[in-house]
Amino acid sequence: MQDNATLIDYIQQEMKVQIDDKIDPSKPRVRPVPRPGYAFRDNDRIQFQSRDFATMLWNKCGLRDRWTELWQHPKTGLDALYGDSVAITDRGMSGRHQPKARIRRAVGLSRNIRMYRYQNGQSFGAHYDESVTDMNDDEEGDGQETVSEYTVLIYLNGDKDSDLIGGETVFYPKGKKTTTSAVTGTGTGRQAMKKGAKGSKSSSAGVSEQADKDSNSASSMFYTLPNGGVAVKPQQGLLLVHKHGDECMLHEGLIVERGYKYVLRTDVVYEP
Ligand SMILES: O=C(O)CCC(=O)C(=O)O
Ligand SMILES: [Fe+2]
Repeated sequence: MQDNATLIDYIQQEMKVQIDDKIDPSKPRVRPVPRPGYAFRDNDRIQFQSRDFATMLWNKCGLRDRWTELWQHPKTGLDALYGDSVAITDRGMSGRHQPKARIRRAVGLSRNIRMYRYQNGQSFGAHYDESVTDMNDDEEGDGQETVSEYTVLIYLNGDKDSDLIGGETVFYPKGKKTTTSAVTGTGTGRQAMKKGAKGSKSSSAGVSEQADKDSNSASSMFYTLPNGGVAVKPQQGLLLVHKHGDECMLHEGLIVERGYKYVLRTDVVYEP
């Protein structure tokens, strides 16, 4: 992220403090009952609507300036990964007429700001993020409709600045089974403990952690799981963007094994 230190500092002040104030981490927690059809999640969270905050974040986190470049890069661009679906829609398709390609504009970040805190044992089960339509119908709003297209996660801490272990965000290629796992241990000998349906039986599966020790290299930010999942390790200031809606990859937030994991969640929104 651009302005990394200042922005992270600001978010920590404004939000980390808020969640810690509102939901005392030392209080005994009630484990929520899993709801059929919904991903299990037991992380603490706060949520608020703020257009000002969303605009500030869009301007300062580096996404606004890099967005076009991000989706147009021929190899790593989001267009290359997701085809034309991101920027071009086929509105107007009817009968035998050819669809008319139309470039859609990313408007900014969603005003729906969420802040998560996970602690020991907490996780966010495998799920897909939905696309949400919003109307800027509040007082300062221009009445414009927006559609969310990408999830944005900003990690506020990691294992280098706190005692966090676990809490990786894992993405699964189509058709791969999720791990629904606890990741334990440290260093290169990490093991993924695969839990049985009721968490009773467990068998271990190796995790191929990438050997690169450079803390800023991409390979130290993620590793692959034997089942094909790609695990992104929380790291302070790391911003993760992924497509959601119809093209969302199945993903989950693994169990936090030690310490706390703080994440800010918003979305990149487009004109309809
Ligand atoms: O906390 C994470 O690692 C994942 C969060 C997530 O998937 C979501 O907010 O939809
Ligand atoms: Fe998600």
